[in-house]
Amino acid sequence: MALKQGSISIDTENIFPIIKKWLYSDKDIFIRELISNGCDAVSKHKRLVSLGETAGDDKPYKITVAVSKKNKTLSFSDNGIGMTADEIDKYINQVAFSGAEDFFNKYKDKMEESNDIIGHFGLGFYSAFMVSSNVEIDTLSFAPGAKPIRWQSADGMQFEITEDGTRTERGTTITLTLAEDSEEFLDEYHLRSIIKKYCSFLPVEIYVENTDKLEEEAKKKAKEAAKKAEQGADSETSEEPKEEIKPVPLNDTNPLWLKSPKDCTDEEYIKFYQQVFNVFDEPLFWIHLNVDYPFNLKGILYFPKLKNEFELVEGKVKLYNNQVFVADNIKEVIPEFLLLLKGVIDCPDLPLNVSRSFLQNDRDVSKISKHIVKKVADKLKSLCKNEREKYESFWDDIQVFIKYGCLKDESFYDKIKEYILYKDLDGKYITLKDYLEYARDKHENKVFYVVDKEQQSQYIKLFKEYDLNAVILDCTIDNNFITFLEYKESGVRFKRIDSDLSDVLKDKDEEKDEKADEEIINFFKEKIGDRVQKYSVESLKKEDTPAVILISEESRRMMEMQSRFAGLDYGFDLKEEKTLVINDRNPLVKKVLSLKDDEDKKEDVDVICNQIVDLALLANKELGADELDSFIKRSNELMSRVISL
Ligand SMILES: Nc1ncnc2c1ncn2[C@@H]1O[C@H](COP(=O)(O)OP(=O)(O)OP(=O)(O)O)[C@@H](O)[C@H]1O
Repeated sequence: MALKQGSISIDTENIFPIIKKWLYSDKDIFIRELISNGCDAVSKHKRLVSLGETAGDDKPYKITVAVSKKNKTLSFSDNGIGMTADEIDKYINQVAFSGAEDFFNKYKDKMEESNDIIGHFGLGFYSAFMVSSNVEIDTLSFAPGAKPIRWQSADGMQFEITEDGTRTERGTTITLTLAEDSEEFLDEYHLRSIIKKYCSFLPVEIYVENTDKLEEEAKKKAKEAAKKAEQGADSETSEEPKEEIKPVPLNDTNPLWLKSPKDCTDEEYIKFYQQVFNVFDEPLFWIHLNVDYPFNLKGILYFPKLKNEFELVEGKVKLYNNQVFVADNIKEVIPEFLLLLKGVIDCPDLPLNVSRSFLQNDRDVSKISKHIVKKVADKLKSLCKNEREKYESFWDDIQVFIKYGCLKDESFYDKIKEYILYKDLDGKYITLKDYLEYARDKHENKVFYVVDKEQQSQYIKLFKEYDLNAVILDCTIDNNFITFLEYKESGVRFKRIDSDLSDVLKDKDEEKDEKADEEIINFFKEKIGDRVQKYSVESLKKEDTPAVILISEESRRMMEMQSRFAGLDYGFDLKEEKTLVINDRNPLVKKVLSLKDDEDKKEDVDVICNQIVDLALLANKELGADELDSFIKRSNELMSRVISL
């Protein structure tokens, strides 16, 4: 006989189409909801036992998800607290349904932007109706003398409670008969993968059973037993009894992030990383977050080893709420640049059943996010200070992440600027402060940098001859990072190694004969025309280099910007401003200068001057197509002349 019949109070004509639509992309969350309810029921029972309010037993707590394709059912059983008829009335008929009503009221205007809701908590038990044509609850409360109760509803609107439940042991079984459009959940493999996605770290062991297979096996066994019985007792002893395979839970009930960092070994951290992210590589290092106050936050952030700069995009930070998976990469909680890392964050305090825009404006959420940034900065600082060698060995892998972080969050830069390393020409790692200290007397506040060691090798050589140093900034992100540093570190200017070197190359002790220099410049100008925009004469230490090309930092940056944002129009024609630095110590330069009035040698002098410029340009980068053409022609001509062809 029915104890109670009734219908729920929500305006059901509206609620179903709307909730269904919202769930369309995320239908599988009902599994998470029903398993977490089982988990909660177990926790409640555990608590009552620990308070001495009820007696415990030695049966392990567990949740079993049973699937039957034959019956089109999915059932979720737990041995938690169970429910009495009154409790079902209160918690299911009123709470769960009113939960759905609340949910509906909260989100009815937002259903169009369904992705705007994260977490999806709050729909709970009711979500079962999104995939079912019938839902049954079989439950037996832990309370002494409780009767097994059965609750049933086909549509989430009309329900019936009766006292003909089938449970003989404490706990609850929720059985869903799946609707036609949701039969994909009857696939055991699919079911397991969803449970793994959401429930891999729930605190109660979860098992999956295939009822059809179990029934078949039981039938087989029964048949075999009957056969054996027929054959008599003799044959029974001849066969070894088969060892039962112990079922294994799908989840890890005690994830590493919940342990105290001091109890975790490196091996455990690495194993956890490999298991959670399904990878074989080892992370560079990790940060174990463990905060109790002013909010609760636990987690592990891993710095993965990069194979290339662009792989960064693949980072993944999984967000959990009390060990239940919520979503990947929620940038409202975890600062965007940290999403390049891999990791897990468990934050039970987060109001996850709210919209993203709410999260963005929530002060607690921004506190959490700031705290994570601080922890990351602290870790980098401690590594740099206490394990410098290790830190340097990671640097090439983590620098892009750190620089990206600085660009995204200035406060992060302020925290870690002293721990940003720069590789110098000798491959030594130094800080910007170290470099500026060294540069003080030679080229104050100017930081020379190399973007391509191969291509700029001539300049590197030149630098070394002059006992100068530069830093290697060869990542794609360095372009933006340099501009950022110039903005943050006022007065500091970055100059590429092939740019305005004239100042630093000048021999300060040497008197300059300006008139002589002007003569040399005019001579070259006449020979090579407008192939370069500026000229200067220096006495380079190394005699055998006739000339060097320098490119103005500003004009080069403008050109780069234009090519990056193709179509950017400055309203005038951009050209790299090149300076030809002529070495007046070079014998060839001296020779051509001495022949400047010799009419017979005029042609040779022309050829050599242009050859000098080409070689200087070649040492900087490739020649343009026409320039290369004339260079080859001229070189051939020179060879013919040398052997007087
Ligand atoms: N397996 C279960 N065992 C015992 N009680 C249960 C079980 N499932 C649900 N309940 C009861 O029904 C109530 C309503 O469940 P429902 O999932 O709708 O909401 P909730 O779990 O309270 O919150 P949430 O919306 O975050 O899931 C629960 O609070 C609990 O008291």
